[in-house]
Amino acid sequence: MKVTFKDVRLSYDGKTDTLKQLNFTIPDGALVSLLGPSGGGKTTTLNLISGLLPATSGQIFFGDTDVTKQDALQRKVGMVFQNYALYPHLSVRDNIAFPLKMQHVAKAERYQKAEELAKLVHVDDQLNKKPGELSGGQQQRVAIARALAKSPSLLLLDEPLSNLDARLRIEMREEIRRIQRETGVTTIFVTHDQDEALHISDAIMVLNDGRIQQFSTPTQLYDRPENLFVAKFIGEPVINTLPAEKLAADLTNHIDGDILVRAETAGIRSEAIVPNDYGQGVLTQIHASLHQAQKYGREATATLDYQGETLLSTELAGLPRDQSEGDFFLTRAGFFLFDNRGELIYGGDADDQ
Ligand SMILES: Nc1ncnc2c1ncn2[C@@H]1O[C@H](COP(=O)(O)OP(=O)(O)OP(=O)(O)O)[C@@H](O)[C@H]1O
Repeated sequence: MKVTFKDVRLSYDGKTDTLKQLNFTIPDGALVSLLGPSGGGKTTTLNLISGLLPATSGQIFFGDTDVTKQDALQRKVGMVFQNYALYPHLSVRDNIAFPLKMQHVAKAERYQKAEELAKLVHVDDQLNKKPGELSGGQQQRVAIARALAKSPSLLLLDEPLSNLDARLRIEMREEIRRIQRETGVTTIFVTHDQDEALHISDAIMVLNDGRIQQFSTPTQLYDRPENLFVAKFIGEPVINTLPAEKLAADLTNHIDGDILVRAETAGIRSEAIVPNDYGQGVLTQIHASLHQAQKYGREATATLDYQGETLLSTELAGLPRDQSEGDFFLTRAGFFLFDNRGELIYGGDADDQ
């Protein structure tokens, strides 16, 4: 089901806006993550979609239907929370079938549906057990099956993996992706873990301070961050940032003057600082001193001192340690300029330049 927000605003106290004029469309059949720092508005947005929270103003559409005034039941969404909220005294079979029981679906039919869903989420060998006898991952599978029992318009997941250990989180995020593909149900997933969002989503909505910072594919978020917040929020190691004026001399012959005068901050991804000009994709050359090299497992990082700024690179492994001075190169990919409002004005889109 396609979901559209038109100028949706939410105020909890009637004075300040927690969410400010949200406008977006989530395409039918997509898996979309809501990603952002704590307090950014992810859960509030999810609760507006589900109907648990009424919008202060604006309109919400499911497909072409205006559901702004409908409650959660009328919107027929399936929800999964981080604490699973399974009924401890009911078997797995009865937990999955529970929403159908509430709808007075006949026992044989609801058990048949429960068994089908248990197969889909791979707990069909656990049907007679109680939730307390299952692992965290299995409980989360049951919670997903239960949310799917009513053939919901949308599947909404609020930090569903945060109670699981690191290995299980990775396994379960792949499972959510698989289940979503197999059912085709439009799925909206809240997380503060960018790795999780980047791995499973068709699109990611980055929310901060009640505003959509960017809503695009994972690749675009990384390769073309629309503002400085997204550039800094997405990517590990964190992007290097420095005042653009420090680079002015090294950029003048390579970037239009009218862009350079507006540029306030430069963002340079750690893989965009390379030791050689292989001819392809190099933007400019910089003179810097290499003053440290570190190796953590497979990751090798080096830091450069450039105009009093420390720049981290992941591409300088193998160079002699503490090579005092040298020339290094910045690639076009992974180099960005932002204006004084933090908006992207250069980089990420080779066609524009
Ligand atoms: N019921 C409420 N009443 C008043 N303010 C609230 C309520 N729920 C959330 N808020 C505030 O709204 C803002 C957004 O909260 P929200 O829970 O949507 O953020 P979030 O991105 O989901 O954060 P987290 O990752 O910590 O869950 C926060 O400043 C929060 O304090």
